[in-house]
Amino acid sequence: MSKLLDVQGIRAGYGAVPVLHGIDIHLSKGEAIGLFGPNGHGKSTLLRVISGLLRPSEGKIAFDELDVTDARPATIVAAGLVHAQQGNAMFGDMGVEETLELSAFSPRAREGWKERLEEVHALFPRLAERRRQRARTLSGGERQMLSIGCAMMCAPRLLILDEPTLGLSPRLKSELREAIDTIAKKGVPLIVVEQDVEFLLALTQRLYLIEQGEVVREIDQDNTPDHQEIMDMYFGEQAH
Ligand SMILES: Nc1ncnc2c1ncn2[C@@H]1O[C@H](COP(=O)(O)OP(=O)(O)OP(=O)(O)O)[C@@H](O)[C@H]1O
Repeated sequence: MSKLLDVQGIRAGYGAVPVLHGIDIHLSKGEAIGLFGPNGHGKSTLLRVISGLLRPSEGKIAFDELDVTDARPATIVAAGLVHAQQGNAMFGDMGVEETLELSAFSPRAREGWKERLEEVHALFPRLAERRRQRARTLSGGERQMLSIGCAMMCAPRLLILDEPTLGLSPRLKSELREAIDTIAKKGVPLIVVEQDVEFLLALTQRLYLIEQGEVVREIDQDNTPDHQEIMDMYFGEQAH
């Protein structure tokens, strides 16, 4: 299968502090992949580099054979590579529906935006119920839904989700997971960062374990770890 995303030799960091030490990952057309690993080891940094929010010091990123290594974030979104922002990064005084509509800003996303809005409302009925409510008055879980809804309004050809259920109650978590599962079943390629490896294994075809700014293991359906192996990956041998 041909590659939709090809990330090669990425090194990046903040100021003089290096975080990523030469990351290679890829994603085929129609594939969903997951990233997991300990906190603070560079997963979000890698996603920021892929979506153009942080410049790498070395390496190359190709999206559907287009070199996007130095592209601006808006250009990357317009090409269809969309990173759902955490729920607090939106215009709080705007209404829910207005925010969704505005997200379909690129010419590609503009076409068919009304149908896409219906799809988002079907995914997240709470957003339909709250269509006139100001975004800043939404609960944490509803903001997270709005954030994914906005990303869906961009007509993603690849959707990036960074810990989409972090800090949510079990009920909201399962509501969101169901919606993410529906998005995957619609055939939208995904990169998902999650701590819950079992959820990732069910949702995606392949996982990368990232530790200290490097890919240390790749997992696919043929080498699925058992529960103990997963514990070892997180905590080392002391998990025994
Ligand atoms: N804006 C920033 N400025 C400086 N350092 C940062 C910044 N953002 C992240 N870092 C540092 O970069 C390292 C990697 O952070 P990153 O958020 O990429 O990790 P992560 O694997 O996504 O962790 P988590 O699961 O906790 O979000 C950490 O040491 C973090 O403190």
